[in-house]
Amino acid sequence: MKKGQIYEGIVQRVDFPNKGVVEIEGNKVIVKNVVPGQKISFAVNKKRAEKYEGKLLEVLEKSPLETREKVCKHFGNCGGCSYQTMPYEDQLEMKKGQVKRLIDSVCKEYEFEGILASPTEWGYRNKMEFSFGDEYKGGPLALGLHKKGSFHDILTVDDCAIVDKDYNMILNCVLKFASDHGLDYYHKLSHTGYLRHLLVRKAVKTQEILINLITTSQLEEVRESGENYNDKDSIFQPLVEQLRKLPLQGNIVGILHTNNDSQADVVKSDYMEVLYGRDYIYEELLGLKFKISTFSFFQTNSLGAEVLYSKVREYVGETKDRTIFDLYSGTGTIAQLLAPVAKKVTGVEIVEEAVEAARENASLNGLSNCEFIAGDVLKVIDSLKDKPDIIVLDPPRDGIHPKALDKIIDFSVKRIVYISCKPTSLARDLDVFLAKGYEVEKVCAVDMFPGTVHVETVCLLSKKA
Ligand SMILES: C[S@@+](CC[C@H](N)C(=O)[O-])C[C@H]1O[C@@H](n2cnc3c(N)ncnc32)[C@H](O)[C@@H]1O
Repeated sequence: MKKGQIYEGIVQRVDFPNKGVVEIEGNKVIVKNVVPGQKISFAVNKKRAEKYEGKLLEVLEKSPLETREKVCKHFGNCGGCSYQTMPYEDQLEMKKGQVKRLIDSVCKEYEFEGILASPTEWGYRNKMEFSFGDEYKGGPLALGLHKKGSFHDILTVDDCAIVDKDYNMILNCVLKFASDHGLDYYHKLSHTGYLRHLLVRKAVKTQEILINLITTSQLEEVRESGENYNDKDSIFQPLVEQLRKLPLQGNIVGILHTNNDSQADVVKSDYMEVLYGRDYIYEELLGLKFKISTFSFFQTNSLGAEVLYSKVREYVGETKDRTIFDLYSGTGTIAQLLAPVAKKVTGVEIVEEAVEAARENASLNGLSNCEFIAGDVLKVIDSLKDKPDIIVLDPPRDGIHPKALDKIIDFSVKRIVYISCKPTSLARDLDVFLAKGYEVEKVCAVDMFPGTVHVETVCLLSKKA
């Protein structure tokens, strides 16, 4: 096979997260963003050793698995969902196979428990980060998600099916307001412009909504109409009024404005002001209450999180009189679900705001046997006085830092429960655990993100006797 050559073939399977495998003349070619069973044409664009990669040119025939119509008008253009045309059962089968193949690649003997479904397939997200931009160079202001495969172009996703209708209404209101006032978006290359992101959180159980508009401080520079925007209140108060008048199902409890002048394309805060109400919402999971601030990590599918955490609780097993470490603890959800039945739980989390929320949550839930420490697991772990009996790990996508992994293994605890949102990172870390005397007892996938390529995995490790 040569670079640049065009081929046709059937996608045999899709490996995590989106790697379609097509076999041509005995060679395997990886083509991204396809559905298993589709007949596609692609151009070979990379060849490394005997590994080929192809760029999708056209879907020639849809897959026998694509038995239903797309649900939202953005599907196909939006980078969010990939599998709306596949029934949910088939999506689950595919993700189950993806996780199993990855774990099988590092571990031969373990019990694979399959995949647990999200309780709701649509409208399941409790948080969205929308970006401002234009739909095409020089086009009108857009607010939404990046177009599939595009770094710059933004699609206004006002019909998104994985959030409920309140998000779509809020998005339209903010976009209209920004367009009416001639506000420009922040241009990533020239670092000029005003509007960056709109962050919306809505708790499923309490129906509380928090809205956060993230801008640079370059308001005057981007002023296009004749109005005087020197006083920020003069533009934000009408927006607050308009948002509060929306006929939403949920209840807006806070509207915030955040300044972010950093050059990185991330949602973060240099300075934040509360325009209305408060700067947090409450959500309830498995009978406990959690305060969630604007930037803290919280599982984005609340009902799915209950499924995930129930599996974690099952894998953690007997906790009576046990000391537990919850490393990468976010707002302390797992620690607090385990604390009522354990001797003590210590959570470690790098985002200070999340740690403060975790402490508040613990007292809100009447738990006095959990402590939360702010800092990098890699460093904090050296100063922990307690000796853990059980460790729960829920690291970010890239998995655990190799040096932190060694320190975790040095505790030599009998049981470790590892939760991962990226099974490729999990497989890499499991390899280290296996080499250092642990065995994988059980693995269970949990689908927290229907329609998308993502999947969560829970793994129970035990120390060999
Ligand atoms: C996947 S989240 C898990 C959060 C929590 N267990 C939950 O279910 O809500 C990973 C968390 O790890 C935190 N984190 C990332 N790197 C870290 C580090 N080096 N040390 C401590 N926490 C870290 C992130 O801020 C995030 O809250």
